[in-house]
Amino acid sequence: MPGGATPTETLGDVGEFGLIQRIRRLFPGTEPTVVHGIGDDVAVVRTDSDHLLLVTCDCQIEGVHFLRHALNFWDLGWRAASVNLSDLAAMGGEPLWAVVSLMAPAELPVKAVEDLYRGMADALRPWQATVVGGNTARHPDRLVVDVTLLGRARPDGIVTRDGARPGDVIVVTGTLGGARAGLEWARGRVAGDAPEVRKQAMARYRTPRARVAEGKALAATGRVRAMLDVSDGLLGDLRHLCQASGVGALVEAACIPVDPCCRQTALSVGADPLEWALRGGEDYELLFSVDRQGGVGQVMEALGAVSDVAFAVIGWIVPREAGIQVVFPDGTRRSLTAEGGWDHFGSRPDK
Ligand SMILES: Nc1ncnc2c1ncn2[C@@H]1O[C@H](COP(=O)(O)OP(=O)(O)O)[C@@H](O)[C@H]1O
Ligand SMILES: Cc1ncc(C[n+]2csc(CCOP(=O)(O)OP(=O)(O)O)c2C)c(N)n1
Ligand SMILES: [Mg+2]
Repeated sequence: MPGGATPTETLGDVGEFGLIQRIRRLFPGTEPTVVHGIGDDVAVVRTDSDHLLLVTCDCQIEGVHFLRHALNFWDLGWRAASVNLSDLAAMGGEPLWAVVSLMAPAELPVKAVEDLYRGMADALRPWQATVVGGNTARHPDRLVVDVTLLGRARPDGIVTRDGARPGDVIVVTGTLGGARAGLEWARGRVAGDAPEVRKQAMARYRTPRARVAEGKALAATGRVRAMLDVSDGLLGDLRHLCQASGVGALVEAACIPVDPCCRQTALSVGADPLEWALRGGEDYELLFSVDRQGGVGQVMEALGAVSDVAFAVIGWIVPREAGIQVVFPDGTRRSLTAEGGWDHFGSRPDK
């Protein structure tokens, strides 16, 4: 292909997001039906309806996203649905239909698959969303669940990643680092006996809660300028938001809502809880920017009307030249412009 990769270039060389850029060049999304193609949490396409159609897919691969001993099949189904619900939430959409591609070894008990689909159904049901189809194939040695989720939004009810402007405040829902703590417990890397901490951390890892009602309510205010969900880690996803919007960010370390179970787990293994909260990933919280002048109070009120989830103002958007920096309580700054979050082919902060 002209202008394409050299024959020796590998996925490891370009990384996950370099690869997505290459694919995006082949599909720039200029067709009249494509409102937002490759590059955001979901694709947005136009139909004859007064709503836009939203489409997204994310998969769960044994050994990459989950360890079979660390969750049950219901959990896995819940997780596979929720990571997709979370992307739809980050766009302000309403979930409607899922199609599921299931790849499994022939030895897998049928009950396991039924439990998996029960978990998926339970995650979709509160939104009256459901599984309408899929595909099934044998996998030689592991379980893979790939979910495609369709949803809808009114044209003025979506929030993309690219609208953040200098001066906006940066807000995150819930707490961070809990899923990373759960992963450490799942891997057997945490010694000692703290059953309550273990339980909470494992729940964050196994059964994330997608912020669907929150995303829709936030988008409906018309005051949220950019939004995405935290799957790759706060810093990784903040970087995605900043790159898409052409801005930088200043984050106050003291304002990061570190999950208590992350704090306790990290300290028990001599790790830095803040590091897990910043780079852990898979918390599936919403990260968004709000015009400082344009009604932070109104946005928070809208959030409070649909949910009792906590939120934290963690910093503000600055011009692109400033990069991404974290400010510590003693005034020192760490530039994180060059540090990323989870990259399937490059850096994996959990090593
Ligand atoms: N293999 C692919 N082919 C086409 N588009 C892709 C591919 N992988 C990712 N994308 C697109 O790139 C963007 C970023 O993907 P990703 O980082 O997986 O997003 P998310 O964290 O929201 O799941 C999305 O718009 C997604 O649809
Ligand atoms: C066994 C195991 N190892 C590592 C992780 C950590 N991990 C795997 S994928 C991932 C990032 C999020 O997954 P991805 O497929 O990139 O979702 P997306 O960003 O596309 O929504 C993280 C933090 C895990 N969940 N399980
Ligand atoms: Mg993805």
